[in-house]
Amino acid sequence: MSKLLKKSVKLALVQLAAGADKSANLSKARSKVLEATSNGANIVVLPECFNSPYGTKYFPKYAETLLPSPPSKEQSPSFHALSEMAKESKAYLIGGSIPEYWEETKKYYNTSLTFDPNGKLLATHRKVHLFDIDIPGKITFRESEVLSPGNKITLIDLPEYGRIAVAICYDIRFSELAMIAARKDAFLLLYPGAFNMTTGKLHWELQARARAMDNQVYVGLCSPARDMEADYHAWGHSMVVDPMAEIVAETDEKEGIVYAELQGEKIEETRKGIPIYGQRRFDVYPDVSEKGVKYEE
Ligand SMILES: O=C(O)CCC(=O)C(=O)O
Repeated sequence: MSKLLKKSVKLALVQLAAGADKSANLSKARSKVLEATSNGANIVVLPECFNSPYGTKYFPKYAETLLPSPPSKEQSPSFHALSEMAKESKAYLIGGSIPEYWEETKKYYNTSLTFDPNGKLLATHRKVHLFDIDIPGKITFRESEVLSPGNKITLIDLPEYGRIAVAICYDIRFSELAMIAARKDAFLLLYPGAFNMTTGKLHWELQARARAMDNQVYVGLCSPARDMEADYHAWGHSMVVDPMAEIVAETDEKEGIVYAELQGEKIEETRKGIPIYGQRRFDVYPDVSEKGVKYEE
């Protein structure tokens, strides 16, 4: 038996397109989550900004209040919809992300909520690295014009299975975060994310496979479906990569659900074959997972 992943688990990544109507987005998410669990999924993931269109101008309009927790239904319809979905489907639910407004600081965040199969909130991750890029003639995006960053790494214990880590989209580019999560014994790194037509093509698969290869863990990336009528054209291609960095399941740019069965033996076998875990040279460089890390267990 693997000490990281106690028993095999079926992961589902729900790739859906979010439109302008929040309640329609929530009810589409509900029917897809139920479809995933009727096909045996134990952990279900939704995409980044699954309840709203993606774009800085939309964040304030769609933002919901999550603190103090639990919020009322008026403060956060998405919180309650996700909690119900988890309960109804009896699965762990990583609720992609939603725009959050925190009254105390008057700040906006890009926030992911994870619920257990009883509908209880297990963890909250606010995107730590904001998506600020400028590739002339291709894409300019500045989340920091509206959003503030979160300040911690999010590790979540699922009692029957083991530990997972959740981060959001641009967070994947910061390999320290993935490495720390893996060294704190996560078996799976999950990234709801909305890459675009420029960086998606070049870096989406590469990032997923690199994080899996470096850390010898499973990686799941869950994108919105591509909508060419929307302001932002998501890359799609939600995928699951195994600890050997092989893509085990992937979809195209359209709506769909990606499934994969994750096995602890695959992690053990990979680490036995390529034993980098015991070969690190912390006498030459520091162990980044040891010093001053803010994470949640
Ligand atoms: O890193 C990228 O290229 C895309 C990131 C992104 O779309 C996001 O953080 O929402």
